[in-house]
Amino acid sequence: MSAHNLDVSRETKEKLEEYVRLLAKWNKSINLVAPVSLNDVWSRHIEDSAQIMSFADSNWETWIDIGSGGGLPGLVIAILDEQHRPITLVESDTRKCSFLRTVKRELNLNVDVQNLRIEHFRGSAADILSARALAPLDQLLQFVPHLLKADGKALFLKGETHRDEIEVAQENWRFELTVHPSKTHPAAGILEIAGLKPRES
Ligand SMILES: C[S@@+](CC[C@H](N)C(=O)[O-])C[C@H]1O[C@@H](n2cnc3c(N)ncnc32)[C@H](O)[C@@H]1O
Repeated sequence: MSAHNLDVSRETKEKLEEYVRLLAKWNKSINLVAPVSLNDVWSRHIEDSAQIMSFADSNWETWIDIGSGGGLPGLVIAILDEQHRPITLVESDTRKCSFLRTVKRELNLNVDVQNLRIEHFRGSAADILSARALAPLDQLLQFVPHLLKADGKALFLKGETHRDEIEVAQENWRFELTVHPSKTHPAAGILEIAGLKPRES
C-alpha cells in the first residue's frame, strides 16, 4: 500500500506523503505511533483512518477528533477533506500537540489543536466525533453528550474487543449502532453511533 493506491488528487497525495514523512521524523523523538507500525504506515494508519470518511454524512460542517495523538484519524481526515472544513483535535499531551501544530502549519490545514483533556473542552458540539485507540466504548460515550450535536454521529475505530465493549456500554446507554468491518484489520470494526441516551436505572 502506498499513497498511490488512494483515489485522491495529486495535491492530496503529496500532502499525505509529507504527513507520513513528518510522522516518521518526529516518531524518532516522540512516541506518536508504535515504531514497527511505520513499516506498514499506509495500511496501518493512513488507510485505516481514511476509511471512516465514507461513514460521515457528506454535509457535515464540523468535526471533533479526541485523543488525536499523532493525528489519527483527525489529520488524515483534514488532508482528505477537499472542502477544507474545520476539524478540532483534542489532545492532552503537549509534545504531541507541537507535532499536530507543525503538520497544520506545513500542510496549511484547517485544524484547531486544543491542548487539553477532553473533560476540559468547552467548545461547541460538532456534527461528527471521532476517536481511535483512546478508551473503551463505555468511557468514550461519556464524552458524546458534550461534544456531539443531538443529530450528530460518532465514529469510533475499535480493535478486536469491540463486541464486548458494546455489551458493556449497552448496560448504561441506548444508541443506534452500525458496526462496519475494518478494511485494514480483520477483527477490528468501526462503530457508527447516533441517538445516544443514558439508560434509566
Ligand atoms: C493510544 S493514543 C491514540 C492516538 C491516536 N488516536 C492513534 O490512533 O494513533 C491515545 C491518545 O489520547 C491522548 N489522551 C488520553 N486521554 C486523554 C484525555 N482525557 N484528553 C485528551 N487526550 C487524551 C493521549 O495523550 C494519546 O495521545
